[in-house]
Amino acid sequence: MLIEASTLPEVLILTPRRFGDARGWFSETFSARVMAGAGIGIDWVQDNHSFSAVQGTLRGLHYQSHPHAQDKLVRCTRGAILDVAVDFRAGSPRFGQWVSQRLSAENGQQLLVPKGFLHGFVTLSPDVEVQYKCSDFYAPDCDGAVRWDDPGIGIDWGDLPEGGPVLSDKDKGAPLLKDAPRPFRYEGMK
Ligand SMILES: Cc1cn([C@H]2C[C@H](O)[C@@H](COP(=O)(O)OP(=O)(O)O[C@H]3O[C@H](C)C(=O)[C@H](O)[C@H]3O)O2)c(=O)[nH]c1=O
Repeated sequence: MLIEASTLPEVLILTPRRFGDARGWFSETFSARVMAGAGIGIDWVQDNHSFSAVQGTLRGLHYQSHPHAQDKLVRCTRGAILDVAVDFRAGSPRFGQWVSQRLSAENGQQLLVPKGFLHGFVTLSPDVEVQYKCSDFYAPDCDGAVRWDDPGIGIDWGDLPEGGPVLSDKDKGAPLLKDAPRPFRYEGMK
């Protein structure tokens, strides 16, 4: 497993090793031993799996606030996505800055999105499946969102459908970053 920091140092890019042979390949996609060895002391308690039929489906930008804030370990197991994390910690020197990473069934890469960061993705193919681990349980009362197309963040989502991405009503009505609550504070580099 190769573990690298992204341009947002707390957001990590993980690339599991694939053992190829005449049949195909094998890969350990998660190992608590590898995570502990890398100093990543997160207890994962919930696995999520979403399916998005249409290319250009955008889910995000989401977070869960305390006491149910979630770290997420995201991978794409069918098709491809552009996965995005945004620093949402008040007082962070990188507040509002974003990073994107192409995750696909083909590249097998994963993105670790810590608590305090907004998470979202747009699908780059039809029939996309995304699977991700969370470090706390779903808590709808703590669920929050920020506008995916907030010019104050300026995420480059790549080529979107002419009529705009496929969005949930929740995401259509999300606030701009400047109007959103500040549930997280920067506590220095982890
Ligand atoms: C997130 C979640 C949802 N649900 C139920 C609630 C709704 O009835 C249905 C769809 O939920 P939602 O529209 O919030 O799903 P997404 O738009 O994919 O939201 C997720 O997408 C972004 C990318 C994230 O990072 C979060 O994990 C999460 O916010 O699943 C559950 O039962 N458990 C859960 O953990």
